[in-house]
Amino acid sequence: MAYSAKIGPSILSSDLAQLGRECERMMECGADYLHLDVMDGHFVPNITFGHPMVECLRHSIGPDPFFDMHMMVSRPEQWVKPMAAAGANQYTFHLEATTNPGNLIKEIRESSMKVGLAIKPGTTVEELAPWAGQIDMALVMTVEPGFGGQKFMDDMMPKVSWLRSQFPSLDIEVDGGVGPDSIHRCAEAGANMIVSGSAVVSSDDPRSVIALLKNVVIEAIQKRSLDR
Ligand SMILES: O=C(CO)[C@@H](O)[C@H](O)COP(=O)(O)O
Ligand SMILES: [Fe+2]
Repeated sequence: MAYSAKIGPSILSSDLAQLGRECERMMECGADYLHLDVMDGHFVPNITFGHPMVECLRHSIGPDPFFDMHMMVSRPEQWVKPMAAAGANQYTFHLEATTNPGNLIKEIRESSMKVGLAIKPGTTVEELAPWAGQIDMALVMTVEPGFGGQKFMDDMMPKVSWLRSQFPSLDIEVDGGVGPDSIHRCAEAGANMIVSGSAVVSSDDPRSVIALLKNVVIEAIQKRSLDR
């Protein structure tokens, strides 16, 4: 069991005019990494930011925070090199956005980034499975991608449980509507990388929310290792 509990705030719901400061605030409150949502207005009906913003953020907050790029874009191949040059650590692309996942995985690795592979709610986990041995992280979306603040889709949890049973050491991330009310379901199913946007960023006490989320995942990991 090589994986550990990690909490990555999504800064989508934060004050985007203060993005650098917001990222620093999340790291000061105990975040393990930062989940940066890139939307192109084509793959999803919303637009956020691209590699120039990531480059500025990297310069502003220094080399340490791990940037997990959630690439909600129609042509993920196009942004691999620019994102690597901007200082991204992990490139998480959507299976639905490419016809050649194998080649994209290779390009991401050649650019010295970790590889994440995401699936939307309508995509089965069996479609992701052939690539699971070649990636660092699988992202199971728990909302339709495009917007923060949506309701958690509990019916995605069987996908997480199946992935955990088939790939015991894979990093499995959940994203969308995850907070104190839904974290137990995610942790029990086997997710270990937890993206939380509005529940953390909009809280009066983000440090406590991050600690709560992390403790629930740590306990589930410990329980799973005792049950083996
Ligand atoms: O990728 C997405 C949405 O498409 C997410 O990263 C959300 O931005 C997470 O925000 P909450 O649902 O936790 O508010
Ligand atoms: Fe995301």
